[in-house]
Amino acid sequence: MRLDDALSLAPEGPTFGERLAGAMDSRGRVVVGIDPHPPLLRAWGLPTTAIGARDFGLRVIEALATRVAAVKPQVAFFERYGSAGLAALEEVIAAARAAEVVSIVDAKRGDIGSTMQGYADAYCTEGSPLAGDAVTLSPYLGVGAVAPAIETALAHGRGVFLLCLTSNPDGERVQLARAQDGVSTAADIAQQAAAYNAAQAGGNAPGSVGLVVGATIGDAARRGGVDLVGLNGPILAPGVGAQGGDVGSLHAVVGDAWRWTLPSISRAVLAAGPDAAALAAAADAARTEMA
Ligand SMILES: O=C(O)c1cc(=O)[nH]c(=O)n1[C@@H]1O[C@H](COP(=O)(O)O)[C@@H](O)[C@H]1O
Repeated sequence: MRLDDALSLAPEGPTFGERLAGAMDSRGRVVVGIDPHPPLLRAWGLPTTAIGARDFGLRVIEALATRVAAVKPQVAFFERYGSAGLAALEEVIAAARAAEVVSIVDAKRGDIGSTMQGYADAYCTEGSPLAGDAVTLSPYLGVGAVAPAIETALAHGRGVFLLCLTSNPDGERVQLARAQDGVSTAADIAQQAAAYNAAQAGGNAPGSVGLVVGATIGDAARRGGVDLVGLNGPILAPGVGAQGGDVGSLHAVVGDAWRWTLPSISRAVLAAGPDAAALAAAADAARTEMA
């Protein structure tokens, strides 16, 4: 599919970027991950099964749907239970939709283009039970390889987040490597994301092609020549809390691109559960800190 075709197929109504901007306005910028790690399931008194993962996700959504910009179910912690786990993930995605909270399905998919369409059909297509509002993609086979998923997402009023500068310390060896033209891989990913957003965005909302930029990476964006302001898209920033990032480190990472930055927190909020009031208090504290 060509980009023009994808944009012309997009449904009436707000784009993903516009929906996200609306959610940030009313509910703050914090994203809470739905990561049913086995130790967390045990701490919540839930079985380490697909049912436990489902109930964990449903409780997070019930407690936090009105208090966060988005929830981010981590596919890995559902996939580990096989087909029952995927069915549980589908229920969690459906519950997020019913609760009218934006969902970012953290699948980190990436493959050659022809195979990528299969992932696009699963994660970016209206009517697919695995499709949330957006999906995380790995463009480290090349941004062109994941283009089918980006274009399918745009054609279905959805968004994507491309891994750019990840929160793990060894990411930058790959991500800041420079090609013969001197441009770092991360900068090239950001430029290509910005080009999609320039074709789509309008008004006072970001485009629907976001980047993942860890809250732990210090000045890597500057060193890699990554233009986060020019992206004009949302920046999903994991690494806050359990990985050591905080509001100060995140500001240092994104600088003037703070406007559309979404700190993403999993364990540091989830550890407050299972009590719904305690979970809500932890999310509210994060929202206040990040305001
Ligand atoms: O795409 C992501 O969300 C992601 C990218 C990245 O660079 N680092 C990162 O930690 N994540 C995800 O963000 C979540 C972080 O969880 P906590 O460290 O518990 O807050 C996990 O689901 C990770 O898979």
